[in-house]
Amino acid sequence: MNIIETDNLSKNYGKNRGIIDININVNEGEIFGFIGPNGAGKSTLIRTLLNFIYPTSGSGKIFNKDISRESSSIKELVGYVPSEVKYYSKVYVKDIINYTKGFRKDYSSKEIDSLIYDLEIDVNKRMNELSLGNKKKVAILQSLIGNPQLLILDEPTNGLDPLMQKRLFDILIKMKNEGKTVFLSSHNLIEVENLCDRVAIIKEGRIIDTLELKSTVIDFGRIIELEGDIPKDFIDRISHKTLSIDDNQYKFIYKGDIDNFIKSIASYNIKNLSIRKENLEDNFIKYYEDKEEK
Ligand SMILES: Nc1ncnc2c1ncn2[C@@H]1O[C@H](COP(=O)(O)OP(=O)(O)OP(=O)(O)O)[C@@H](O)[C@H]1O
Repeated sequence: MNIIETDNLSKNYGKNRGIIDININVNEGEIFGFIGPNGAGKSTLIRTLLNFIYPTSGSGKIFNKDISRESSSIKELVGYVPSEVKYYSKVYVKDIINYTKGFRKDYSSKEIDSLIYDLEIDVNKRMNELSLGNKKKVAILQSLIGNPQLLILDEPTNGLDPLMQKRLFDILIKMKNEGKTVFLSSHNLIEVENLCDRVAIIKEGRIIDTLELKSTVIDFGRIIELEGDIPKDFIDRISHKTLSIDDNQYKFIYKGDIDNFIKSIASYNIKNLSIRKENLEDNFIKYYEDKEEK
């Protein structure tokens, strides 16, 4: 079942483009990541999905409900964390929690207490006494109150320390295991790769690629850096793609059997060798580098 689906969803801000003809399907029970350069349109898509701004054209559905006409009933089912967390500065954290409980029907005080503990939130502080990351943690807690079936998170780890990032990932994985759905935007390609089932990349308002990260079909290969007295034609023969050559230093992508590779270099005089798996960043960084659309 599609939890989120859009049909040529577009939003422009006068002459500024926001998002153009976005078609996505987010399946029930998956963690779907959304990445792209600054200004690409990630927050615009999220804000349009949640009816904070109206689409210029096209349409979208969440839980099969129209994002514009049925937004209030959608919001009852969705937890949301904005990229920039803003609260009235004098308000206490515990009051925000109580306020949220007031409009979330199905919450468990025990679960809220356990989230407060895991996220190390001090409920007796006022919002203006909290750091950026601690404010973000309050927003994350708020989004989880009432056990929503869908979480929409705009750069949720921005500002969180590594331990809190891990705690958040554990929470998201637990939600996924319970059959819930997570849609998140991020600038951290490593976090997306580790966490998400699928990822879409948006650039200059359009989705330009979608990748199944948990699929066994994708073969990222290995990045090999090799230094030694090795003929270039040997590298040309075994490499899938040469990335750089500098004197006797070679950097290339290798896609074959690693045991064969190790044996094939054994007769050369090797000074240095590093082998690592190619990752999402290796594959997607090109989309960040080419600023102009061809
Ligand atoms: N209120 C607005 N008025 C006019 N233009 C806007 C407005 N909000 C966003 N835009 C434009 O829409 C485009 C997409 O912005 P958006 O904030 O969605 O990008 P983003 O992918 O979330 O960026 P970032 O990674 O920097 O948060 C940008 O070109 C931006 O200048």
